[in-house]
Amino acid sequence: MQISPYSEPEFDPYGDRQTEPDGGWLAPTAARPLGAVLALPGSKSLTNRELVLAALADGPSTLRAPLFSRDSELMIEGLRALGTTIEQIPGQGDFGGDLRVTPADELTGSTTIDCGLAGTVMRFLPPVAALALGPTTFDGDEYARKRPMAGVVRGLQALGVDLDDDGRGTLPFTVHGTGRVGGGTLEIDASASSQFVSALLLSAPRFERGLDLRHIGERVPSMPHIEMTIASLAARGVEVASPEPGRWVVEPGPIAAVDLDIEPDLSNAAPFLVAAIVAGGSVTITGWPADTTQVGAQLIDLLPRFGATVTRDGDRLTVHAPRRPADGGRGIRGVDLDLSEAGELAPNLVALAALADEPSTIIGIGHIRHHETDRIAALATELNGLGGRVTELDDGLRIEPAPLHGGPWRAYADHRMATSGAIIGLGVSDVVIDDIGSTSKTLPQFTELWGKLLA
Ligand SMILES: O=C(O)C1=C[C@@H](OP(=O)(O)O)[C@@H](O)[C@H](O)C1
Ligand SMILES: C=C(OP(=O)(O)O)C(=O)O
Repeated sequence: MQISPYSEPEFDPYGDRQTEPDGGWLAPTAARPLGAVLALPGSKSLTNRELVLAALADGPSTLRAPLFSRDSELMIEGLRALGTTIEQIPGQGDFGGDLRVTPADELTGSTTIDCGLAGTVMRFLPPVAALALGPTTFDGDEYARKRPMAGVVRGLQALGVDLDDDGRGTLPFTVHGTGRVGGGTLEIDASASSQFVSALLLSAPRFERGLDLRHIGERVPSMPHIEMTIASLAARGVEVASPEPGRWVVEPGPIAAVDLDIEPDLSNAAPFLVAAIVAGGSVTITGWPADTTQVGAQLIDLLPRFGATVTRDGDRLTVHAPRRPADGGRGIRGVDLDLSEAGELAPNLVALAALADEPSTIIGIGHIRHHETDRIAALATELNGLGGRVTELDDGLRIEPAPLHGGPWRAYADHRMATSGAIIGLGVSDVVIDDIGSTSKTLPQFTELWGKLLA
């Protein structure tokens, strides 16, 4: 069955990143203040957690309004390869319907899994493969082989799982699943990615002795994503105790089958909400959840720091920006931010800061050097290429005001680099993004929605 709800012939959700045949995508500039109302597809982080939990559950689950994108399709294909039945079924909403997930009687390996560039797939599925019978080989895009995996690879090995990584600790590797994982106590260093902790917690109820997991090392980034994992497990009847910071305990037991709604992706709301600040006017996102663990909810407090006003009316969240000042500035304020919890939002906020009238310093994001690309280096390089005055720090960026000009913007196969280029292009004419197709990682409808934003 064809899962993909989109059918542009040039787009292959399983293929390599698309380079536009004409040499790039000319980012549209905003000719007037915005007044857009937009609905967005489901959250990547919630969809890929719920797919894993549904596959490990004690019966079939329906995920309503999930995300259909490259990352979620890779997760679907990976779980199918391990024996899970996943069907796309009609549902409410505009973005591809629902998913019905029926767990396998017994998970089976003897397969290969393509992780693409998806952190959630490369981290969340190896523990599931350890619960399957037979070998599962994991690999992904070229850059995926550079992304840190040690917390999962060494963690599973320490739990007694036969994982053959040729000593590298990165993709590719093979998990020789035996159908069971003993579990018990485990120490890992999760300072490179919170996904190491989430990965082990998601499968932990199925380990024979559960898991008593302790983080040793520097600060764990992206803590809200661990809270999301804990909340997703709780909704399926699994309690995660945290007797002290950096320690999580899961008892063995069933993961309940449940039908649930996937919230819209609030991190993917960022470029659209930021657009209101660049262009002036207002942008409203519908379906904003009243209560959420998504880190995108922090935009409500972050965007006013740049000078915007954020209002909520039921499930509609609106960002309003003032008119541009008469002094020729953009009316965007500089910020000093520690984004260690919200590194996922950093590229779009750095793009906004590059259009501000005042300097900004954004720190706490050393770990985003290990995201889809080295985002700190990529942001500094691309902004400076357009006339910016951006300095790399070990764990962040310093951004001085500078007049930007048009030119090429490389996305480095990174969806958030691509959307950051689009943000710059709203305010600066002739910005050309080499690979806008990389947005298919989490938002295949990006260019269509960007068009609606400006209509
Ligand atoms: O668990 C998740 O869904 C995610 C966790 C975070 O990863 P890091 O902890 O590696 O930053 C985040 O940046 C990523 O986009 C999604
Ligand atoms: C870091 C990100 O993705 P991943 O899930 O691949 O880590 C991201 O979406 O910003």
